Amino acid sequence: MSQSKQPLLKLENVKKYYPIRGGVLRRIQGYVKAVENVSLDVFAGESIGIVGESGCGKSTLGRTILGLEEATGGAIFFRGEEISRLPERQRKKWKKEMQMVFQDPYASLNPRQRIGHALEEAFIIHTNMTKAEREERVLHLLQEVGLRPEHYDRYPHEFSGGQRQRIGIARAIALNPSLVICDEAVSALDVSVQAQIIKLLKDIQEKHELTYLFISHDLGVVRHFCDRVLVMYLGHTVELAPSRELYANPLHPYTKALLSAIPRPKPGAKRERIRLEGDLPNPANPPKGCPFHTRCLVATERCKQERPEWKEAAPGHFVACHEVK
Ligand SMILES: Nc1ncnc2c1ncn2[C@@H]1O[C@H](COP(=O)(O)OP(=O)(O)OP(=O)(O)O)[C@@H](O)[C@H]1O
Repeated sequence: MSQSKQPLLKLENVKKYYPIRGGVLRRIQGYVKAVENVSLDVFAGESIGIVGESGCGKSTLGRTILGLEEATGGAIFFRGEEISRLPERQRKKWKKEMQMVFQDPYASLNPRQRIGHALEEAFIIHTNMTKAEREERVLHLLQEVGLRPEHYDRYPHEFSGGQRQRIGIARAIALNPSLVICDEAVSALDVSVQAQIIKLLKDIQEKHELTYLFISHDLGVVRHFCDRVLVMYLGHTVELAPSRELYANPLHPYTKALLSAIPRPKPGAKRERIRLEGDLPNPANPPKGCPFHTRCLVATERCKQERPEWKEAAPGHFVACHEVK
């Protein structure tokens, strides 16, 4: 992974606001600022973890990258071409390149459709393959994700949670994408099944030279899976660093609090738990200054007034905090 090359995906000050409507006329009364000025370069072959509490904008960011939501501001580039303002017809060529694995693949499967047929759909829509060719590809996909040929004729309810996630992964990789966004893809699974799915994602990444954005609220999982980690708070990016560096030397008070909550692998190992007081502020009415200042233990007067800039505190380690010098 060389970072001197052009990024596969580039986000430049990406914003996503959802209008809040009210009154009889359903007029816009404000906006939920779900994603606020996110900038990020994603390089081919890397896995970037996107972490933060529920509601911080992780899923919205993923959906905006995929074009499932229209960005309110900023720009998204894929292989150097701006895709955030393309008309639907021109976006189509990029759609195959970017796929998503969801937390609950069952929700997107038709309960009355055999899995083989569900997996064939992508080939029917996007290729001119014959029925026999499609079946062969699906059988190959099933094998790639650790399922068996006899699973072709089974229905979604006949699979376990882990197997369904294998189907979700098969669907995502069917058209040979280059970027896969995993949105809480292993969060609903038992720990042992999680480990199997993570191993599968890694094997597939190596084989298909995939790039992952791995959205998760579980920093323990992200640590072992991702090369770099982006921490989000209230729609903002607050820290970005190589995983090892972030876990060994977190700089932002919010990252420190998140990491302090991960259970320690060794029972004797000590780490003081930093409790985050108060609730996540309302993203429709975010605090002035640093978005984290209302819950930050080291906030100063300046933090209440001035938004901290995004700075490189150490090579490859970025943070937005006035208190990090
Ligand atoms: N379609 C929508 N309309 C209005 N507000 C939305 C919509 N989707 C998300 N939001 C709001 O945007 C903010 C960010 O939500 P998002 O789901 O992206 O967060 P998240 O970090 O992925 O959380 P979770 O892990 O719970 O999904 C939240 O305040 C949420 O309520």
